Amino acid sequence: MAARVVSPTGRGFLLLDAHPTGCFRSVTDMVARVPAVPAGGERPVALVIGSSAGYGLAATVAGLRRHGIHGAGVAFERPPGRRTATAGWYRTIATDAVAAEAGSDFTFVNADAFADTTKDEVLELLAKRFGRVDFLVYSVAAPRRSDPRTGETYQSVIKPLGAAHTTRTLEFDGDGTPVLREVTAQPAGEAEAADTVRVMGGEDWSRWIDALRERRLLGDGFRTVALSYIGSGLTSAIYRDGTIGAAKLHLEQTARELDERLAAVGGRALTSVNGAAVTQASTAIPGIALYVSLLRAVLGDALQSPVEQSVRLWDQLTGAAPLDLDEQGRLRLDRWELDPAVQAAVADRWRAITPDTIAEVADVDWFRAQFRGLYGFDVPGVDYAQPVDPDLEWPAQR
Ligand SMILES: NC(=O)c1ccc[n+]([C@@H]2O[C@H](COP(=O)([O-])OP(=O)(O)OC[C@H]3O[C@@H](n4cnc5c(N)ncnc54)[C@H](O)[C@@H]3O)[C@@H](O)[C@H]2O)c1
Repeated sequence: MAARVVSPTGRGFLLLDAHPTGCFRSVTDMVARVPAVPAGGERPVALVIGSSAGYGLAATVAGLRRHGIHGAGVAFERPPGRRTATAGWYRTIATDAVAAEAGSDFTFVNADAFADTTKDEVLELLAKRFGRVDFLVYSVAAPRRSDPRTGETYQSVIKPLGAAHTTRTLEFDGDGTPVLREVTAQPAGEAEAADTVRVMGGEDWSRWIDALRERRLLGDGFRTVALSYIGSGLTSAIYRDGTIGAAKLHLEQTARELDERLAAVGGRALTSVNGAAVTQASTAIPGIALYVSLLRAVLGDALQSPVEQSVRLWDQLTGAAPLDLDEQGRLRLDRWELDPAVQAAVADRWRAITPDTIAEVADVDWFRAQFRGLYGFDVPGVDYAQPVDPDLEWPAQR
């Protein structure tokens, strides 16, 4: 494919193409927010599942830059074809450059994390290179999962449980004007709820840990975290008390089971409850765009980005800082979001907002730039009039 001008087209929060230069730039911008590597020490070996976007990308970048991690990242991205590649493809190319600069032996694998063949491939690679794994960060957000052992495919849905739920939500018109709408989500059926737990619950995370143990790859003091979210009462009907919330409860139950099993190697398994962030996964949730825009209006720069939270995550995982656990044993990186004063201010705005005041009461410009930034658009410093070659290769194994 020849170089061409790449523009944002698509519907709602889904764009069809990604801008390579913008995606590269968004990764370099993240690097700039990670305090430099503390000197010395043996480099930890880490496996990040979901390394190309959102919290998994942030954990990979923070781990590389701050702790010089060796290891591997797994993501599932579409290569360039008639359309550009997905944004995560280009961000992975940029993250590979971050690894090279950090002197890290870090490989990126583009494959379905749910497949046993992927587990074989990735763990063989880690066994050959390092003979152990010290950390596993599980940060997958997927619309479906095929279970290789049964051949069944499960779809995840974002729905309330028990009763329909109507929420206000933020959308953008074709010309970028913010619009306040109401949407009603019907409750999930039992099968839909159970399938969502199959996709977003802890089963696959647990299989990765089993696969590591079977291959004797669990390093002494091995630690694993799977990402979770609690969020506000304003979104609980659709999130925490809905189908995804049920999957998160399963993830937390899985963490407790894994934690017991890992005690034999002095290991730990935890969920890490992170704050709200604009990601491809979160923009699919009704009401979240409005909620996050209000949260940003209340907090400004005190809204902690995924990479800032990931720096704190690594400091706690490596023992550089004490674990900040709640009474249910969950690692909490979201206290800034759930601070009662912050939540009260967001709730006031949520109640007061009208179609006429949306642009003043919520930080809609920030939100729009964030969501377009997920595809490499609206990234400051990028000249979008310049043609760019989207036909780039996935990083080769070093
Ligand atoms: N976004 C938020 O507000 C938020 C807040 C707290 C916790 N979390 C949690 O963080 C985790 C990641 O969510 P996100 O918002 O960063 O998502 P995201 O959409 O930004 O990223 C998802 C990642 O998963 C990878 N992936 C998807 N399907 C895959 C598959 N089959 N095999 C391998 N990789 C696959 C993608 O390539 C990508 O790297 C989820 O558990 C989510 O619940 C998100």
